[in-house]
Amino acid sequence: MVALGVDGIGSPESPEIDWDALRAKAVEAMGHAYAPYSKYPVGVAGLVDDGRIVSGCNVENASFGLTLCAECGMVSQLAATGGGRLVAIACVDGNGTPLTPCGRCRQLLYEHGGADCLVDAEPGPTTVGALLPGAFGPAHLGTK
Ligand SMILES: O=c1ccn([C@H]2C[C@H](O)[C@@H](CO)O2)c(=O)[nH]1
Repeated sequence: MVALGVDGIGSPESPEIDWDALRAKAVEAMGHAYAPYSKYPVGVAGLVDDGRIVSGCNVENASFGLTLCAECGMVSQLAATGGGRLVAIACVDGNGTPLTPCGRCRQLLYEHGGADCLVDAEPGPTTVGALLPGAFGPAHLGTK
């Protein structure tokens, strides 16, 4: 189905995404969530344009406003492991059901994947651009 990338999910040469495999990585990350307050674990996995996979889980805090969404952890891993652009992401809730990212995280995804970044959703994938129309972003600041 897909030319295999680093984690067997996709590759820069193959825009076709193995959503089941990407979702499985998100579920794996969700299993590490620290969500004692909301009891709403979230996991996310992203395919990077060089074929590697980055992931994250939500990490809550007794000071609720300091909670880190799963996407924050994923984007941190993206930067810490060499950067690159997110091509596709799958985010899941505690049941493994696709979750469309919160507003703040849509902005994070726009920064690191752009409007064309694919987002797992029901009944089928959507894009960051569809989830965050008219986005404010790096271009407004003249930043690459
Ligand atoms: O896109 C989202 C939306 C929510 N959460 C987390 C934050 C909090 O820990 C819990 C409930 O909002 O879900 C994420 O990680 N990502």
